Amino acid sequence: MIRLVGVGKTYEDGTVAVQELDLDVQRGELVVLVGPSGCGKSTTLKMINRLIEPTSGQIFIDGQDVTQADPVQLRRGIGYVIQQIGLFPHQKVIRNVMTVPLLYGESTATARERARELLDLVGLDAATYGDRYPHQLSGGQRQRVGVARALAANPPVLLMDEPFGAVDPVVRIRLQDEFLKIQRELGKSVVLVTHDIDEAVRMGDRVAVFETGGRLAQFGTPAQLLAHPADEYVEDFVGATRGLRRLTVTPIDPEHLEPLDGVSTGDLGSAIDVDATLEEALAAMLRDDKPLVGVRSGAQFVGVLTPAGIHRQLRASLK
Ligand SMILES: Nc1ncnc2c1ncn2[C@@H]1O[C@H](COP(=O)(O)OP(=O)(O)OP(=O)(O)O)[C@@H](O)[C@H]1O
Repeated sequence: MIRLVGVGKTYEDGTVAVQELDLDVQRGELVVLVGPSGCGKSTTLKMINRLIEPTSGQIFIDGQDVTQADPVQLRRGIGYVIQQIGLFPHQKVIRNVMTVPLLYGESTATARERARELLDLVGLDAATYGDRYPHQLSGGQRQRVGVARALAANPPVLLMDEPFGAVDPVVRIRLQDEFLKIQRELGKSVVLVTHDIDEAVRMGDRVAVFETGGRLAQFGTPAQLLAHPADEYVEDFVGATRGLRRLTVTPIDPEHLEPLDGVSTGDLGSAIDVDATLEEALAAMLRDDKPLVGVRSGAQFVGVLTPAGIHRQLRASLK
């Protein structure tokens, strides 16, 4: 869907922001660019919608070279969400979201209907919030309006620059979860920039770890990065607690569960779903203060997990 081939950007003052970057984003995939401040993440994002022109290389969207595309036409097919969302302060929320459909020549009634649907989609009741002005919303609510507006054109591609940056950690996780749900429903191809490795690992189908100077240090699934950091830099960046993070990204493998036979009912706390992650399994054991946790598929018990079993599953997932 999106392909960067040998893309580089050197600013006029000689700053090398991005070097020789090769990157691809499949249709419906969410790719996260992560790295320390100034490593070239935003520059990369803005080259995709041509807010910044690359100094070398090529960028293709759906096989079309973006440098050959009309920038205005190009940006209409690409939603763009930034941290300072840039809502129009003197327009009501509903009007802010309607801007895009109106731009596309929809009637006011259709645009209003579409804006209502989108606000609902991002979890804002249009009747309650539609008639407010942006300053009458919380940071998290404003962020949602930004996402609704970016989705309004129904673009196949969405670029997001620190979209959840301005909100507190609890709201941030909720927004991340909600966005992942929307993303799965709508199947957009998304490139998301963050400096937060936890956000990267939670959200990315694949994660690109950047190093200062615009070098791509590693590109892979969260599980690959955490289990096999390519070099010391990535190892350091994913952190000493990467073992814990691996629990978050490793799903339960039903093949490696232990049988339920012989387990005393006293040892069994609540059961978790077979679609859960190892982190959720361990969390259930700790919460219930039990040495194991039951795993079910629908109403059916399929086995149990113990801490040793979690360790075995983590090891098996490396293979
Ligand atoms: N217009 C410009 N002229 C010169 N240098 C620039 C310009 N814009 C950005 N840079 C430099 O390019 C490098 C990459 O910047 P970029 O904004 O892409 O980084 P980033 O990884 O998104 O950082 P942050 O997480 O802090 O936003 C930085 O060293 C920055 O100072």
